[in-house]
Amino acid sequence: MSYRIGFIGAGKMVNHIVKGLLKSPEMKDDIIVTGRNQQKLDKFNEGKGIEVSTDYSLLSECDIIVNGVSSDQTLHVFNKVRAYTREDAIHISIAAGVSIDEMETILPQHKIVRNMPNIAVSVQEGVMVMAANAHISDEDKETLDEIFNRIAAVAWVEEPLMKYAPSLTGSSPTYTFLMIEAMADKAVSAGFPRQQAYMLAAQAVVGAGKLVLETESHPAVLKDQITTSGGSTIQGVMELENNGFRKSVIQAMEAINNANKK
Ligand SMILES: NC(=O)C1=CN([C@@H]2O[C@H](COP(=O)(O)OP(=O)(O)OC[C@H]3O[C@@H](n4cnc5c(N)ncnc54)[C@H](O)[C@@H]3O)[C@@H](O)[C@H]2O)C=CC1
Ligand SMILES: O=C(O)[C@@H]1CCC=N1
Repeated sequence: MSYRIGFIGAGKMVNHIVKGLLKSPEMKDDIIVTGRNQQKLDKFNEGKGIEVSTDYSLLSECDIIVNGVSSDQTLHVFNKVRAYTREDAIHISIAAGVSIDEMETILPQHKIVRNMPNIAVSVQEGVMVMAANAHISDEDKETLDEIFNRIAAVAWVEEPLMKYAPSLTGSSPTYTFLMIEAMADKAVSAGFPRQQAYMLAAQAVVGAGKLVLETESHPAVLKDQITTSGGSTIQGVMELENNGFRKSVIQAMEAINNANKK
C-alpha cells in the first residue's frame, strides 16, 4: 500500500530523509515537500524530480505530515498548516527539544509521532528513535515501520526518553566524523593519500559498527580481539584512557542532553 507523505521545510534533515526514501523509486510519486520559498524548494528538488510547493493546502492529500522546520518554529508551523491537514493524518515532528505535550496543545485529538533521525538515513543506514501519542495505533506504527525501515533502524520508546535521543542518534554522527577526520589527518601525516585515508578510516568505523550489530558481542570483547598482548594497539588504548576518551564522549552527550530542554 502506498501513503502520501508531505514534508514541511526544505532543510538539511528533510533533504537526507527524502534522499533516502527516493532510493525506493516507487516512492517518488508519494512525496511532496512544502515550504515558504519556491526558489529554495526548486534548488532542494534538483536531481530529485518530486513535487515541491509553497501551497500548504496540498498537505490535505497527505496521510503522513513530517514537520522538518527548525525546532523553534515547529509549533508555529503545526499551527499554520493544521487547517490544511486531514483529521486522521499522522503528524510527525523531527524537532529536537519539542515535546508531544506541546504538540498536542496545537493538535489535540490528532495522531502525533516524535521522531529523532540521523543524517545516515540518506544512505539507508540511519537510525530513528520514535515516540507516539495515545492516538497512534499499532497499525499506524506498522505503517511507519514499513516506510522508515527502508532508510533506518527504527526504535520505539516512551516519550520521556526522547530528550536523550539526539545525543545517541541525531547528533552522534558528528563524534564519528571528528574521529574519522583525526584518523585521516594522522594517516596523511604518515604519507597516506588524503582520499585513501578517509576511505580507510570510514570503512574501519563501518566495520566496527557492523561487528557490534552482527556478533551482538559486548564492545569490550571485540576490543580484546584486537589488543594483542604486548602489542601496539593496547598502547593506543592506554593513551585514549589517559586522555579521557570515553569520559569525553559521555560529557559531550551530557552537554547535548542539557541543551535539549525537553
Ligand atoms: N540536521 C540534523 O542532523 C538533524 C536535525 N533534526 C531536526 O530537524 C529540524 C531541522 O534541522 P536542520 O534540517 O538541521 O535545519 P535547517 O536549517 O537545514 O532546516 C530548517 C528548515 O526549516 C525552514 N523553516 C524555518 N522556519 C520555517 C517556517 N516558519 N515555515 C517554513 N519553513 C521554515 C528553513 O527555511 C529551513 O529550510 C530541527 O528541528 C532539528 O532539531 C533532527 C535530527 C537530526
Ligand atoms: O543540532 C541539533 O540541534 C539537531 C538535532 C540533532 C541534530 N541536529
